[in-house]
Formats: sequence, structure tokens, C-alpha cells
Amino acid sequence: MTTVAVLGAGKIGEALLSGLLHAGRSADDLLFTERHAERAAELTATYGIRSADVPTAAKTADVLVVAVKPQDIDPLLDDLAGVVGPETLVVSLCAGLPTALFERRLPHGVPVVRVMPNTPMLVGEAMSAISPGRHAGPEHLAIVEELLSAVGKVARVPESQQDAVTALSGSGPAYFFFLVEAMIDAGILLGLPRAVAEKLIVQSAVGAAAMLAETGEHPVTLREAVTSPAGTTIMAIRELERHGVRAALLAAIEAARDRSRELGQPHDAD
Ligand SMILES: NC(=O)C1=CN([C@@H]2O[C@H](COP(=O)(O)OP(=O)(O)OC[C@H]3O[C@@H](n4cnc5c(N)ncnc54)[C@H](OP(=O)(O)O)[C@@H]3O)[C@@H](O)[C@H]2O)C=CC1
Ligand SMILES: O=C(O)[C@@H]1CCC=N1
Repeated sequence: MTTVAVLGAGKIGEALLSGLLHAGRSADDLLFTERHAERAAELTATYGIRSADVPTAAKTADVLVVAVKPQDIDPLLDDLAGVVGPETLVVSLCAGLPTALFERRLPHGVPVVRVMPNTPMLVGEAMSAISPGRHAGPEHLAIVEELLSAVGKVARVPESQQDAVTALSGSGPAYFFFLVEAMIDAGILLGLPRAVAEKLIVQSAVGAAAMLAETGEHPVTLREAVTSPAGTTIMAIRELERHGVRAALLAAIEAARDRSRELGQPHDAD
């Protein structure tokens, strides 16, 4: 069994650790590094996973998962440069950061795989897209695929698509949460108690997601089946179109893609 160290156990790092434990991986095969002792102690108390410093994590683990904010990458790469070699697989979850950045800053030959996961890995329902760097071979992709398959679905994409993937599925859960939040507010507007509105909308979201995943039907077909002639749904759809919700989504996701590109840019001249 490979030992995995998560470098930076914040939101996504914790989701990965928790998801791997739920999938049956032993806490003994996991490690993490954190900047603050308090946060490290809290995670160890919750999950029984050991914390370590970066050199210890690099010596002990076969796979190092980098899960710090893109803005925090420089000092971490400095720390890693002296302690990793081609035998260590580096997996980056960082939005926007190209594998070439890691390859420039780490010793020659270190294999790097860029991944864009999402937080549903907490419940075993992540969507992760993976792309190999220059020194990552099929064996490295297979390790990453196996690791992430335990916490959701995995797709292989060319690295040139990762900024779009980040905007679509990396950030995607936030768009659905936003929609659910707004629909619950609509329930309040119509006079429903909050608890009732929440139950109605969350189960409608679960049911709609299951239909999308399980029937294989196109979303248009599924929506048409809800939309009765001269009924209620078409009145709502007309309002959504009138308010430009479709165009807003296109613009929003394009803006997220642009931000992902921007996050990689400070390092272009490294
Ligand atoms: N959240 C999400 O849904 C997703 C995030 N990502 C990517 O994952 C990365 C992390 O995002 P997220 O979890 O949201 O961010 P967080 O800020 O929640 O987590 C990052 C963690 O890393 C810690 N940290 C920073 N530098 C170091 C270091 N040198 N050594 C050890 N720990 C360190 C931070 O500590 P401190 O609190 O002190 O800053 C923080 O706890 C980002 O690059 C993001 O693009 C990718 C997909 C989805
Ligand atoms: O908002 C972000 O930058 C990160 C990357 C994808 C999801 N969360």
C-alpha cells in the first residue's frame, strides 16, 4: 500500500484525507503537514492521522499531495526541492499551477501529476481530472487514478484543459450550492418554513442528480418531462430565460477559467 502525505490539510486536503479513510484506507498509511500546530492537533484528534514536517513527510510517503493555496506554493516548493527525488510522486491539486512550475523548481525527473478534484470527495462523490507532467508515466497516472477512484470518479484530460476543468467541476459544487441556497430563499418568499423548504430542495437536487447520473438521458429531455404544456414549470423557465440565467452561467464559468489562468501567471517567468 502506498503512503500518502497531504501537504496543506485545509478544505480540500481534509476532504481527501477523510474520503480516503471512509473508503477503507488505514490512517497509518496517511500523513499530513499543516502550518499551525492547533489545526494539526484538531485533525489528528478527528481522524487519527499523524502530522509531520515536510522533510519527514517526503521521506516517509510515496505520494505527496500538494493542497496549499496557489499563492502559498513558493515556500513549499523551496522546502520540497531539497528533499524529493524521482522516486517520489508529486500530485498537485492547486488551481492554475502548471506541472512545468513544479518541474522547474524540483530536482530533475520528479514525476508530477496535476489534478483538479472537488469537495464531494468528502462523501465519495468527487469528480477529479488528472493530467501528467513531463516525467509522469502511465504507472504514475495509474497510482493517482487508483487513489482518487476511492473517493469518486476520475477522468484523464490534457493539461491544456485544466483551467476549464477547474472552472467547471473544481468550482462546480459551489454553483449548485448557490442555486440550492437561492431556491430555499424562494421557498421562504412563498411562505414555507425554512426547514420544509430545505428538505424539499435538497431532496429535489439529490433526485435530479441521480436521474442525470443513472438514466443517461440528456438534461433537456429530463427537463422537458417536467415541463407540462401551459403548466407551472414553463412559467418559471420563461423567467429564468428573461433574466439571462443561461448567459450568466456562461459568463461566470468563463470568469472562473480566466482566474485559473491568472493564478498560474505569476510563475510564467520563473
Ligand atoms: N476548496 C476546493 O473546493 C478546491 C481546492 N482546490 C485547490 O486546493 C488547494 C487548497 O485549497 P483549499 O483547501 O480550499 O485552501 P485552504 O486554505 O482551506 O487549505 C490550504 C491549507 O494549507 C495550509 N498551508 C499553507 N502553506 C502551507 C505549508 N507550506 N505547509 C503546510 N500547510 C500549508 C494552509 O494553512 P493556513 O490556514 O495557515 O493558510 C491551509 O490550512 C488550492 O490550491 C486550491 O486551488 C482544488 C479543487 C477544489
Ligand atoms: O476557488 C478556488 O480557487 C478553488 C479551485 C477550485 C475550487 N476551489
